[in-house]
Amino acid sequence: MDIRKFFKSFIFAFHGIIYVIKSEQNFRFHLLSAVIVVIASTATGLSKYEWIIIIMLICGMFMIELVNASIERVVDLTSPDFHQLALHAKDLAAGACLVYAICCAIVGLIIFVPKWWGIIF
Ligand SMILES: Nc1ncnc2c1ncn2[C@@H]1O[C@H](COP(=O)(O)OP(=O)(O)OP(=O)(O)O)[C@@H](O)[C@H]1O
Repeated sequence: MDIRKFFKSFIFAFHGIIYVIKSEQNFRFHLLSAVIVVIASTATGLSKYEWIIIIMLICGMFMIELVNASIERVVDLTSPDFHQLALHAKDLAAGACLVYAICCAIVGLIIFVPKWWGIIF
């Protein structure tokens, strides 16, 4: 096994994460949302399994935004001019992000609302 190559792949992945933070406003929004969710989760007091779900949702959102940004770059590279397939490729990737964001919101409501309901009433 080539150890140097193995560690280099981590550095490339790290560069990708730094690049998406710098270039994508949506990613920065999700980063801020994640900080707010972690603070709210700590204040609310979640069980170990609820924390696992929250962490997986947050990381899943980051993952899908990274893939979306990657698809956007490939589409821009291969189709700088208008093309119907380029439009579909970008809209599909954006649709995937939206589906996952809706899923996160629903699961978040299922976890938090009963707890906050109990605190308020
Ligand atoms: N080359 C293209 N051909 C056809 N339609 C395109 C093309 N590039 C972008 N579009 C359309 O414009 C929309 C917005 O594209 P854009 O590249 O600005 O993506 P975005 O989701 O706004 O990305 P960003 O996160 O970088 O702002 C796409 O979802 C797609 O419908």
